[in-house]
Amino acid sequence: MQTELARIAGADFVHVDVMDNHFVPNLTFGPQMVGRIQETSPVPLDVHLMIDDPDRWAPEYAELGAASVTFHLEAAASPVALARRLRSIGARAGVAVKPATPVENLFDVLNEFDQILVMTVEPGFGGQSFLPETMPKLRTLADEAKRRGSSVWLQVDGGIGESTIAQAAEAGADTFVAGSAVFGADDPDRAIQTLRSTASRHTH
Ligand SMILES: O=C(CO)[C@@H](O)[C@H](O)COP(=O)(O)O
Repeated sequence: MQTELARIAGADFVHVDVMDNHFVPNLTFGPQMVGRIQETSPVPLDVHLMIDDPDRWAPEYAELGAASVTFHLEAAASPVALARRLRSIGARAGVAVKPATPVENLFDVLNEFDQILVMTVEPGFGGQSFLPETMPKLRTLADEAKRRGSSVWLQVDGGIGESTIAQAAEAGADTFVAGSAVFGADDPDRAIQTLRSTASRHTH
């Protein structure tokens, strides 16, 4: 684990995917493992919960010291109350939406969140192809955030690499999660730098 973390020491965050085999058809790990990563990682953790009942579990990840904890809008019973709880513990509060989930319901509560994750693949597995049909939704969200003077971060996750990061940045994303494009590279830190500079050239 330390070796893998050392390979991405230049990243802004380590994105940690928690999957429960209920909300998504895949299983990773839970709070105990995330606690170990938290103790070991020199880079702050950005925890993405792909789990049912985040209202019950998300605060535990914030208590572990994760910099941000993102839960799915589709899974949460009380998204605003949960975001407030995460913030009260000291984590950035994130909410994620699957590719087919509309974002309009978030417009009036944008300031309750520190980041909104627009999934650019169906959650569950790394290595899938980027879904360009999610870009109009991202653009709408970015326009609305700008109109309201919101400083919420707009994150994309899934199939992000050299050939897709520009369109996500152009549509308004400012935070990018890359798995295969980084860990599949010979030099992950260099891949991070290249992705970062491509994104910044297309950010407006
Ligand atoms: O959460 C997910 C998928 O569920 C993502 O974080 C992917 O794991 C990112 O991997 P690539 O699509 O970049 O390979």
